[in-house]
Amino acid sequence: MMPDNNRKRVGTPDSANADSNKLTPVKKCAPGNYNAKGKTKNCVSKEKIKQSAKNKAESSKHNLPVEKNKKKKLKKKPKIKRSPFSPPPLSPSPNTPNTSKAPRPDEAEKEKLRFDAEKKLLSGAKILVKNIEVTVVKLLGQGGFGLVYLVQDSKENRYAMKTEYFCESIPSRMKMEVKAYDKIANFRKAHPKSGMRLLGFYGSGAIGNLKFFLMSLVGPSVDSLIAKYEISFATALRLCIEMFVGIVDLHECGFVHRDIKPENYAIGLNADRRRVYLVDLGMVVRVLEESDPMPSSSKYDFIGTPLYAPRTSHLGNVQTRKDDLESWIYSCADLFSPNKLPWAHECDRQKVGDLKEQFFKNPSADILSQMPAQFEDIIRNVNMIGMTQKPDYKAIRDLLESAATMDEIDFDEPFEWELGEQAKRKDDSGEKKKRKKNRSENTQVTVDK
Ligand SMILES: Nc1ncnc2c1ncn2[C@@H]1O[C@H](COP(=O)(O)OP(=O)(O)OP(=O)(O)O)[C@@H](O)[C@H]1O
Repeated sequence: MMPDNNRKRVGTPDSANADSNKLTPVKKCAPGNYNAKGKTKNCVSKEKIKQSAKNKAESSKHNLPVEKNKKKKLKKKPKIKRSPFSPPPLSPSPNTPNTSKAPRPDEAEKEKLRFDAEKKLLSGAKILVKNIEVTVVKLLGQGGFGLVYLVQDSKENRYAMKTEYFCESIPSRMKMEVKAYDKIANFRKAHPKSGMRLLGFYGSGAIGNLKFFLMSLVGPSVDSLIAKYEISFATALRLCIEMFVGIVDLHECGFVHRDIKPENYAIGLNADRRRVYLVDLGMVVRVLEESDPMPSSSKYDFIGTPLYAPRTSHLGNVQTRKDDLESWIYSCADLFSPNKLPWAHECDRQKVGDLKEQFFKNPSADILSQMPAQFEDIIRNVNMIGMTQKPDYKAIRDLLESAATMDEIDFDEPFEWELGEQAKRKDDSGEKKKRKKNRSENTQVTVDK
């Protein structure tokens, strides 16, 4: 049976589970940790939230009063570490007592924010990001660490705005993501090539403990599309090529993704609808160059999504460029023959690692027979890359191009999802359900040493 946690990615290290092969659920900073007045509440784990909801349900079922949170007296005011994105504290001048009723700039910004009962931004809320004032249109989705909204500026240009609530006890994932997008934006300026498969970045900011950044809006993820549509061999190959380009672009900008999987690729919109973008840069780390000292091991016992994570992650070592390519190979195999990776039903991380080792020594004929023949060389090529060695991207690109030529791939042909209903999977195929289940389980795992 497919284990519940095999495809789960848990974003927060859990040292209690460091010695265990069992994967741990995410402890996240709930949206409710922020209130419109900018006060921080305690961070609550997902389980606690669930437990409290369960208690409430139980109480109401039995007509019991719900026990309210008792206010605890704080002996000492806890020190709140300021978010790197928060504006500097406004210090009133010692000579002029602050008698003015006018709100401070960040207070004024807070007042423009409107939240629902769950402290999600309401449509119509206005936020100034760098020099663009955007209005929230709707919630697009929720990741393990924050919410993503559809927003638009005064000219109706649309963007995606990712938000995260600053929480003292949980390391910010947005910090590195913003750093990466900033570098990507600079790289794009310096090398104005139109074809980058990475999202545009339009600035970041913070109001109180709500942090946010603006990025290009994209369409559905590759994973959700292949759940809905029966894709052809040609589409699978085109997706593999697009996905590869995104990795090369990210490496060129100096980052390793560490969570390459079909769920982290999304289709572009309108003129970009035949492009696939690499998204969710929340786990990126700096590329290790050959000249860098060899790190001994990662601070994590495991990091990534078990189904697609590289062997390096199973060994608790630092991930490098080679590892993104390894995860890409697993993702490609999953596109050509969905749910057929030999470890898809294995829940022991050690065994998954062993099966991946086996796959590289002797790739399963079942899987290879569904892929372009060139993948045999690609797998060999990726396996030979040294830990800090720069991959030979050109060799892999040439192999992919040769596969495309052999199969007479037409890159201008519409994808199945552009054809609408006729290309949709039949519900009775079971595939839609299977992938939907996989998707819900398909999140990352981080286990502390
Ligand atoms: N640039 C974007 N354009 C359109 N929708 C987006 C964009 N970025 C994210 N989304 C939507 O928001 C959802 C949450 O995205 P996010 O990157 O926070 O998390 P995730 O990848 O789903 O989860 P996690 O970060 O835990 O891996 C996505 O599943 C997607 O539906």
